[in-house]
Amino acid sequence: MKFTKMHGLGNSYIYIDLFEEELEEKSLGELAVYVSDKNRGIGADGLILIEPSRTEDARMRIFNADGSEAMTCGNGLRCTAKYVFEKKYVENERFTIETKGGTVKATVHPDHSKSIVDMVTIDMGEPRLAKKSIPMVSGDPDREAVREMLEAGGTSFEITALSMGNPHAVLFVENTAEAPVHTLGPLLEKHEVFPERANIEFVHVISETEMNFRVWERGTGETQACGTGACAAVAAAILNGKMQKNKEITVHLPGGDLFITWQKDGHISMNGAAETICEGTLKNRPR
Ligand SMILES: N[C@@H](CCC[C@H](N)C(=O)O)C(=O)O
Repeated sequence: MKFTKMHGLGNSYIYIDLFEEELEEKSLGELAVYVSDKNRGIGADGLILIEPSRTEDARMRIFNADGSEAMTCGNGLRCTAKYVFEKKYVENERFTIETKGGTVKATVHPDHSKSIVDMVTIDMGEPRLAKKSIPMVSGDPDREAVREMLEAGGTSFEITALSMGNPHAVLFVENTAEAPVHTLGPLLEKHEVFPERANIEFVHVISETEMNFRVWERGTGETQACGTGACAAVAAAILNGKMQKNKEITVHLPGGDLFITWQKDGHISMNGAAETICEGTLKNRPR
């Protein structure tokens, strides 16, 4: 089975092209665990399947390194867009990608002399703010989860939670380098208020247009970058009155920068890099 390893700002996945390959549904979780293992597999943050879609130009499915299936992935969407454009599965520079978390619009910015895409913009749609759509189980399910107190490890923390198609909880901190990503991250990921677990973001707002960011990803742990997490962090900063809509925010992630705008039309746009690392053939795999 052929694979391509790609990354968006160091958030790497093994991509399998189901326009060409076939896979059995029952072994997908195991395959994700296997390819993500750097000692016995390839080494990555998870597995992404690029497939034909019945209604859109392409479809993406994402599995975390622990084998759990997620609804969407921002860095994965930029890499998927680069892949389907370079493979000529789409003809135009603007096209749609279906995910379990909703359909998004992709715009690739190719270097016309080489037909290679380095930067991709994704219209990620509207953030979903009601607790029931995250899902978060505490208080009124129709209300937003802005400045909610959560207890973990004997201490209380203020979080803002929302969905970008997948669940996120954002904490504002003074210094991301010293944030308790590896201790508080797993506690909040599995907190009882998040029945489907959550991705946990630690964010320091530097100015009206810049923030530092670290993430503890559901099902994978700390990663170099999280596209949906960066969108959630910008939305949370705006909901907390720390930043403004319709201004491009530079999010400094450990793996590089993303450029995020919560637009007037309510949609969040994400612009950033997508890169191919290598292509190969998988010899052994779980059946
Ligand atoms: N790295 C991703 C998000 C991947 C899925 C996430 N861990 C989840 O379980 O929801 C991104 O770039 O958005």
